[in-house]
Parts: sequence; structure tokens; C-alpha cells
Amino acid sequence: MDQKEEKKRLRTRLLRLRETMDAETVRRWSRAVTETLVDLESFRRAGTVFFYLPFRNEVDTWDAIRFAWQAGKRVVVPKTDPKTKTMELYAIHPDTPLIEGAYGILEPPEEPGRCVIPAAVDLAVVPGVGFDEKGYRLGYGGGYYDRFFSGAGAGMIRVGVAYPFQMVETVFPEVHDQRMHVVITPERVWHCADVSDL
Ligand SMILES: Nc1nc2c(c(=O)[nH]1)N(C=O)[C@@H](CNc1ccc(C(=O)N[C@@H](CCC(=O)O)C(=O)O)cc1)CN2
Ligand SMILES: Nc1ncnc2c1ncn2[C@@H]1O[C@H](COP(=O)(O)OP(=O)(O)OP(=O)(O)O)[C@@H](O)[C@H]1O
Repeated sequence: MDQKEEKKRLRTRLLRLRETMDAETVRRWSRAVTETLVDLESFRRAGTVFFYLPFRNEVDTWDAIRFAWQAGKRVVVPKTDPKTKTMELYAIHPDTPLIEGAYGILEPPEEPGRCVIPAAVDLAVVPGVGFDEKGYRLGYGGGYYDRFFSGAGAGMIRVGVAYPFQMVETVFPEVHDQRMHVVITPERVWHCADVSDL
């Protein structure tokens, strides 16, 4: 089997495992990940944090988002453009009305001229279908985060969040894949890239 086929099978297998999780397990593991995340030195120091808004049993980021607001941080989330496979970032507040955008993921409404430049973001909390110990990430195959991190979003600290079963031996990385600096699972933190002050 070639690498492309292996990667596709791994994606299907991991997505199936995540789909079959019960709500209580999603809550319990998300809470454990959140506690570790908000305690990271790089998170405490961050003024602006790029979160994703969870869908389909992804690690729930809402508690961490509320924590960030309470700590006075700026919270930004992506608005995706499926035509160009790119993301723009918008700041959200507790009262920002969110709408279902591409793929049924909640997004802030479009506000021309109000998007936040990626260079202003200190840390990104990154969703994934799977991760490996080197910090490589398997996503839905759209290349959104790879494109973002290899371009304007290059400077921020990248923190992947995952359930235990999403941490695998290898995600069959390709040359364009951008590594995470840190991956957090409910039971531990994986320091993947050389960032001196994490
Ligand atoms: N919460 C969250 N937001 C996110 C991501 C994510 O993984 N999670 N993304 C991370 O990249 C981007 C959206 N990427 C996505 C890419 C494809 C599909 C998707 O549903 N794909 C179809 C496959 C066929 C198709 O292209 O339509 C599928 O899986 O059924 C979903 C999200 C940006 N926002
Ligand atoms: N920096 C980039 N510039 C242009 N195309 C890219 C870049 N990074 C990735 N791509 C393209 O995007 C496609 C999907 O990449 P990949 O399979 O790694 O996505 P993924 O990381 O699983 O998805 P996502 O980030 O959306 O969750 C690939 O065909 C790749 O060629």
C-alpha cells in the first residue's frame, strides 16, 4: 500500500473512532486537555489566542475560550473560504453571534476590514484527526492549517489538542506538513519542536 492510501485509511479509522465517542468521554477528556492547556507557560503569556470552534466530537475548546476571555486575552477564530482553502481570523466576544459556515462549523459573521492579522497571534490551538510524537498532524485533507502556518501564520506557537487514541506512531508526513510545537492529550504533554521557552 502506498503512503497516500495508508494516510487515507488512518484518517478514516481515526474519524470513525472519534464519531463513536460518547458525550461524557468527550467532556471528560476535553476538560483534562483544557486544564493542561491553560496552565502552559506559553498560553499564560499569550495576549491573543487563535482557537477553533469544535465540531463532530473534536476536543471541546469552549471552556478554554471562556478561560481566555476571563484572563483578558483576545480570542480569535477562523472563517474558512472553501474556494481558496484559506482562513481569515476574527476576534470574538461572549456576545458575538456565530453562524454556521463552510462544513457546518460555527464562524463569526463577515466583517470586512475587521480581520486580525496572523502576525498578531501568539498561540494557536490546533484541531486534528491525528498527531504523532514529532508533532506532525493529520487533518481533513484540506490543507487549511498547513497553508496558514507556512504563510502569514508562521510565527505563532502551535499547540495540537487530541484524545489519547489520536496520538499515533506516524501520520505519514509530507513535505508541506507543518509541525506542532506541543501536543496535549488528557494524560500528558508532548513537546515536539525546539522552542526554548515553552
Ligand atoms: N473545528 C474545526 N474548524 C476547522 C477545521 C477543523 O478541522 N476543525 N479545519 C481544518 O482544516 C478547517 C476546515 N477544514 C475542513 C476540511 C474538510 C472538511 C470536510 O468535511 N470534508 C469532507 C470531505 C470532502 C469535502 O471536501 O467536502 C468530509 O470529511 O466529509 C471539514 C473541515 C478550518 N476550520
Ligand atoms: N503550504 C501549502 N501551499 C499550498 N498547498 C498546500 C500547502 N500545504 C498543503 N497544501 C495542499 O493541501 C492538500 C492537503 O494537505 P494535507 O493532506 O496535509 O491536509 P491536512 O493537514 O490533513 O488538512 P487540514 O489542514 O485542512 O486539516 C495537499 O494536497 C497539499 O498539496
